Amino acid sequence: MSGSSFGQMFRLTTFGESHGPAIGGVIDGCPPGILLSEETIQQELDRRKPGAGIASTARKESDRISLLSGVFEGVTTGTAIGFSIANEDQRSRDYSQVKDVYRPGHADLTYDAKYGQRDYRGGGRASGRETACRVAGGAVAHAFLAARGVRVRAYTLELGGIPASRLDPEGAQDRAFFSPDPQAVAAWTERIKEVKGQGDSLGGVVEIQALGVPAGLGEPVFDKLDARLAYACMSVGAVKAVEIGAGVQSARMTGSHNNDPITPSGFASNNAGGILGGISSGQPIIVRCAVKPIPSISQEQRTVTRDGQATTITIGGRHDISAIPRIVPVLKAMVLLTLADMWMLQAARRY
Ligand SMILES: Cc1cc2nc3c(=O)[nH]c(=O)nc-3n(C[C@H](O)[C@H](O)[C@H](O)COP(=O)(O)O)c2cc1C
Ligand SMILES: C=C(O[C@@H]1CC(C(=O)O)=C[C@@H](OP(=O)(O)O)[C@H]1O)C(=O)O
Repeated sequence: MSGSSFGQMFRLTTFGESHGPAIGGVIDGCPPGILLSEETIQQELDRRKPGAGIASTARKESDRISLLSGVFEGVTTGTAIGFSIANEDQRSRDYSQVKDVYRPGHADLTYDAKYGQRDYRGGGRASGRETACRVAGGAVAHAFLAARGVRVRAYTLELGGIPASRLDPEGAQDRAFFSPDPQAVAAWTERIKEVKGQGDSLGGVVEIQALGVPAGLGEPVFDKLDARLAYACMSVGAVKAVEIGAGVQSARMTGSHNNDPITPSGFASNNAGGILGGISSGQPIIVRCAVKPIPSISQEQRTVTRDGQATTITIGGRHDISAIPRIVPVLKAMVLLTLADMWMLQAARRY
């Protein structure tokens, strides 16, 4: 897979930098006859777009999608689906501060190490802005999967170490942090305000559930479904860990507690997170992602210049205080894209 593409059979390729004229992508492999409109994709994009909410960057982008190809009279044609999203509020100004000095925690140093140059306007190609394209791709995957009975939902489990105590994934569509727990949302909001005042940032944990996935998706060895989901979610900036089912906690369980008993009417628990031997079991698929705090903070930090001289940096510009909640629809999209891809692989096998 190239650095700009995701998937083998149902594939998303993205392009664009945060301060270029536009970002966009191409979705290959979507079958014909799927109901799809700009409006349905836009609904998901609106859940991610910047500019609203206490944790969000002040950069205002409408993230309006233009479908360029692959859809005719409201249905997919089976040909490449091309789309673009204009960048409208770059406010590119003097970026000399980050042109020659590396931001701790961001990709400046490593892009220079790899390419010997970088687009230093904002986050460039490494900007979370690119994730709008993933959300668009995920909305197309959703249209394909929904017609096959698959439903994916995603929500915030934790922010800045504060957990959501009441969990009702069904009700997790609340715009603020995508959580059904008003007490947690209030505590998160307070914590965000506090940390913002300190010029600092926060991370959190997002959970994604896929319901209605039939048993049998996933390849037996390298392209295991859990491996592919981890790959997909970890490819999103700021994601530092991915768990399936009981995840890290399973290392602390005995086998008798970790195994999900099998009964004639189904599994009695779901520590496996819906995947056994890399193949979906028919149970809900449970994925959790740990998201690090936003690296661009306004506190003074130690760093080096491009030529290795010690210096300090106090980062300006417009940044999120936390990638949560905007990352929630992005991770949902990555799970949808993975499932659509694995579905197509399975369909191609026709055992
Ligand atoms: C939706 C989203 C929004 C983000 N917003 C910012 C931001 O405003 N400022 C920032 O420095 N990093 C932000 N990030 C995180 C950086 O993009 C990320 O940390 C960087 O690309 C380095 O990648 P890594 O953290 O995976 O190593 C955001 C990430 C996502 C997914
Ligand atoms: C613009 C978006 O978020 C951006 C993500 C981001 C980063 O470094 O990840 C840095 C900021 O923008 P810039 O690239 O201008 O510095 C955020 O505003 C967006 O999500 O649409």
